[in-house]
Amino acid sequence: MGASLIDGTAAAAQLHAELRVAVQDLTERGATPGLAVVLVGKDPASSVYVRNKIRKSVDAGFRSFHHELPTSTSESDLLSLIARLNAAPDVDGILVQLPLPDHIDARKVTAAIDPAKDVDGFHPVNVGSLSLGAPALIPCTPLGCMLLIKSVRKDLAGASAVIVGRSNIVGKPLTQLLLREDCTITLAHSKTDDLPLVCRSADVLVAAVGRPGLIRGDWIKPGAIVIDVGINRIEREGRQQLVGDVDFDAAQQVAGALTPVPGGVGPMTIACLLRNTVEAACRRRGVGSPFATC
Ligand SMILES: Nc1nc(=O)c2c([nH]1)NC[C@@H]1CN(c3ccc(C(=O)N[C@@H](CCC(=O)O)C(=O)O)cc3)C=[N+]21
Ligand SMILES: [Mg+2]
Repeated sequence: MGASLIDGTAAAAQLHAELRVAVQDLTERGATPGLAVVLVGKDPASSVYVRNKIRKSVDAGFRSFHHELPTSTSESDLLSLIARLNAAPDVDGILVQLPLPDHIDARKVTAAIDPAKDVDGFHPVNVGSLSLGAPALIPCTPLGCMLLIKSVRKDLAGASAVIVGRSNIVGKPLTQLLLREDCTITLAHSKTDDLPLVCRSADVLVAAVGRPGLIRGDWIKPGAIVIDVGINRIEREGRQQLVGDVDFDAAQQVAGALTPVPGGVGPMTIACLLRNTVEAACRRRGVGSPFATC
């Protein structure tokens, strides 16, 4: 036995190809979708992510607007930039890279983005709409997770899903998405009693905590779908390495299907950002979306 690998890089490439067609279609209508990416400060990981997002968006034919601001930028200056982007007709999506410097209130900034342009899906209106089952822009990482899960199992009705990690960015929205698929969901976290036992009940297990190797092989139900959202930079044998929250080698012996890190959820997060930008552009311009809801 051995788990089949869920190839996020391949799935993202497939989605990028579909996006390229959708963007070309919009361009022929004179409505090229535009994505504004805002980066405050010089966090090296953030700079790499932002550069990737911009490169991918340009590759797919988007209009890309890049705003790199110094760490010293005041909250009010950032808020006025957002007001300008909200008003800009050729900007369909706005992404403010997190984390923001300590002197800026991320919640205030998120709430200032026009919900129709909130391609991260972090605005309270989108969060609320998602939980009501109303049309919403859906956070990119959970959306990417869902697309990867659906790539190996179409019908999730009745399945037991366990999500480890209760963040606003991953755990909570993913709960809503899995509920919509008629899963029975357990949202586990650092205070959960007997986490291994809870995890062993999962047909779909999602790890989103940021602790390298937390999920052991014997925490996994044989045949389960395991989605690893963790991105941990560790040093192993004197070398920098990127690992997830799942003990990959052990999990591979037990799981039915498993995402790797890197090359799993990460690439899908970026592809879903662009998917959301197309979605936002279609809605703002009254054009039908090329994508099914999820
Ligand atoms: N407003 C906002 N929206 C975000 O969506 C957002 C954010 N802020 N801040 C940071 C996190 C993190 N994030 C990732 C995106 C892609 C990869 C990715 O492509 N990872 C590659 C590896 C890249 C590497 O080597 O570091 C992979 O897993 O294969 C990872 C992480 C988006 N985030
Ligand atoms: Mg990954």
